[in-house]
Parts: sequence; structure tokens; C-alpha cells
Amino acid sequence: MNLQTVPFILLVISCGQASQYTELAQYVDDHQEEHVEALREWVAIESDSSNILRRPDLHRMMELVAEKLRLMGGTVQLVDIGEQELPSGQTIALPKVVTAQFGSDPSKHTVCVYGHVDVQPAKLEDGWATNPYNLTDINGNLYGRGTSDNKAPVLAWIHAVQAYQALSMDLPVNVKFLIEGMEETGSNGLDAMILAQRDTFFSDVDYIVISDCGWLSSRPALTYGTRGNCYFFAEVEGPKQDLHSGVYGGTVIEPMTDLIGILDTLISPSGKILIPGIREAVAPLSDEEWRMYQDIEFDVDNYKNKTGISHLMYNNKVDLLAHRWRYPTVSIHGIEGAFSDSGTKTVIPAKVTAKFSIRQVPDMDPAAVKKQVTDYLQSVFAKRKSPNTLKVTMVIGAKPWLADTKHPLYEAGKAAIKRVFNVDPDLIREGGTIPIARTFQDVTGKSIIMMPIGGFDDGMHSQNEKMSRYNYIEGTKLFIAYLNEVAQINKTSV
Ligand SMILES: C[C@H](N)C(=O)N[C@@H](Cc1c[nH]cn1)C(=O)O
Repeated sequence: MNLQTVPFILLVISCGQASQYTELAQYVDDHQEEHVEALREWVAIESDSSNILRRPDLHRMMELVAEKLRLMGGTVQLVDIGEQELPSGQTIALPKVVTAQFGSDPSKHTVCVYGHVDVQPAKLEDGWATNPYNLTDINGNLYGRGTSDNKAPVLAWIHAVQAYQALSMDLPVNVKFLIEGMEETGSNGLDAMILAQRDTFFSDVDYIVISDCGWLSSRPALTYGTRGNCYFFAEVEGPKQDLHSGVYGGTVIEPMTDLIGILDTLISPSGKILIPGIREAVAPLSDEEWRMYQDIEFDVDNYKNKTGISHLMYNNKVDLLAHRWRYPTVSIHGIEGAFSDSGTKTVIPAKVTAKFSIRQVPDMDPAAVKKQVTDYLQSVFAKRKSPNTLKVTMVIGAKPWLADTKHPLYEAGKAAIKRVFNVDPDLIREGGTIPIARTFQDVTGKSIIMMPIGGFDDGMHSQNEKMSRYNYIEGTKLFIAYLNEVAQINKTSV
């Protein structure tokens, strides 16, 4: 080939891609209402993975995902991943994992999209302004449990593939999906499934893309790290049944008093973790990280307003970002068995179970954390000389994940964001956990990118969770553009 013609050929290819993208983006705009209706149908299912009474809904949710992908002509499987053992010793079927494949051209890259369709619990009486399971559009924001985390992003990926199909355009890469229903409770059963399918489903996968997080501000972002999570139950048991506090109070050592006493030794009022060994394991913040955090646009006052808190633990941007993303923290989530209804019941609960978690960062190790927490709480409890018993159990042990932002996947992400939003993205970390991210990396050896489309104010896990129409629809276009950018990655350079 005459070398002088190469720039011309590249220009023709690039113009062709731009016009193809314009057509695809127009298709997404023209079908916006259908995409919102698809989200409405998914949000209506209370697929709460933490509530076993909702397990039938979760099974239905997985069937619905499989059905949608099947109707699009994908090769779809509902993979049985076995049973979940409950604290009572009973077992219950885990929701099946949906895998699907679109295209198997060996000359193309293969991208696997991971997402989840289970949700955190939500009740109207928690303080929602609208029914959490009835998608409600208020000023362009689509409110409903699971909209941002993670039903709309999963749908956006599916709709991205659908747009190529509808316009009879070849997918630029082969696309696989792996959609699960237990992410919010630690992705039970998924590690084993990934291990079992490493040499089958994952054998031709080149990259894994996850869109289960949010932007830091109104600027689009690419995420290169997540914290892990160790989730504990601490159960204190005393009398054989609940007691009248007027009749027995003052004569029995109350399980709740013991529990509150030991919980108060986990973390100081200023946020210092008091469990020996935890802080020592944390990798120090490097100068490079410090500089990266310094360069990120992050409005501290806006963050304060959003949380409705007048004083944060830190006042400067770098400390806030570092403590959000790459230092561990202890959060106490609740106490099962405690009286929590309205009213004034005067009970001494006989058995109470605290639920708390410790977000994990490099170089913490969940197995070590389990021992540190158990030994520490047992020693603190022993000093109380209580006749009650303490049982500490770690129910989730998810490791943190970090990616190399110099990988071509991130360059492709930047290019796609530039095309759709005409800005350069923030490179951010996520304080939350995607329990399976590290397993994907360790077991499959594939490179992972996290490409969020959630807004910074979506209220994931909170009351009034939402996804804006803007993020949902432009996010779909981003995924379309991203598939095209990934296709440009030189197979031999990675
Ligand atoms: C980041 C993701 N959208 C998310 O919210 N994940 C959950 C997963 C989890 C961790 N422990 C238990 N579940 C989270 O970070 O809380």
C-alpha cells in the first residue's frame, strides 16, 4: 500500500465510524420511551436479595433478564449456582446467573459485561417520597429502588447491543453478558461459578466491563478501584426469652448493654479504627495518588449539602477522597432483635445481633481481618465478665480491586466519553464494593474496566434512589461508543 494513502484511509474509517455512531445515537433518542418502560418493568420487581421472602421475585427477575436477551437472539443460559445456607442452617436456592453471548467472530475482541439485578431493601415508610417499586419520573429523574444500582446500567448495555441489531449494523466486538442476583449480599455462589467456567464461558473473553457505580460529580468518570468489604454479625445471647425491664431490670446483665459496649470499642468518635492490626495493613498513600486526588474536581460544600451534614470528618478534598476510597472504615448498620418499632415497648431483648462492616483496601486481607475482629471483640467482651455469650461471624469477605489506568481499555473509555460528552473523564475510585471484581481479575486474568453511568447524587441504597433520563440515555450511547472504541484496540498490544 502506498504509505501516503494511509492517513486518507484512516480519515475515511473515522468519518464512517462517526456517522455510524450518529445513527446509533439517534436510534437511542428515538426509542427513549421504550427504554424507560423497560426500566419500569424491571423496577416493579422487588428483587431484594437480602430478604428470603422475596426470593421468588428474584428468581422471576433472572427469568425476565434471560427472556429479554433470548428475544434479542442471544445464546442464553440460566446457570444454577446452588444453594444458600441461612443462619438457621436451612438452605434456599440461589438465583440463577444469566449468561448470554452475541457474536463469536474470532477476529473480534470479546467483551463481557457484568451487572446485577438484585436490589437493597426499600419500603415506602423508610421515607421514600414515591413507591420504590413504581418507577416515577419527576423532572427527568426516574425514581425507584435499583434504578441506578444496577438495573438501568444493565439495561443500557442491553439497549446498546439492541441498537446495533435494530440498525442491522455488525457489533464491532463480540458481547457476552453475566448478570447475577446476589451482588448486594456479597455475590454468593458466583466465585465458584466463575472458577467452573474459566475455561469455557471466559475462555474467549478479552475484557470485562462493569457499570455498577457512579460519577463523582456531573463530569463523567472512569473507575479504577473499589474497596472490598468484610461484613460481620456479632450476636449476644442471654436470658432464654425477652424479659420485662421493670420486673427483671437491675438483676440481669442485658445482652443489648453488652453489645452496645463492645460495638463502641470498634471505632473512636473521630473515626480511628481501634481493632489492632487493621490500620497497620493499609498501604500508605503515595505521592502520585495524592497528586491525582489534588487534580480531581470535587466540591466539598456540595458534598456537605448533599449529605445534609454541617461538619465532615475532614475539610479538605484530598483527605475526603482518600477516606472515601482508599482507607478502611467501620460502619454499624443495625441490630437484629432490638426493639425498633415506634412506641415504647419496655422489653429486655434476650438475643441481639449487631451487623457491621469494614470496608477493605490494599493491602488488607479479609481472612486476617476476620481473625483480628473476632479476637478483639472476644477479648473486649471477656473483660466485661458477662454471663451472656458472644458469637462473631464474618458473612461477607470481599477483597478490594485496583486497575491499571494505563491499560488501553481506559484509553478507549476516555475516547468514548469524549465522543459522547465532549469532555475528559475524571479517573476515580469507588468507596463501595463490587464483591466479584477481584475474583474476575484473579481467576480469569482478564483486564477489567469500570465505566459508571450513575449520577453522583443517585442515592444508591438510600431513600429516593434515582437515575436521570440523561444519564440513562446518554449512558446507553456511551456504551455504544465504547464497544466501537474497544474494537480499535490492537489485539497484539495487550
Ligand atoms: C458499588 C455497588 N453498587 C454496591 O453498592 N455494592 C454493595 C455490595 C456489598 C458490599 N457488601 C455487601 N454488599 C456495597 O458496596 O455495599
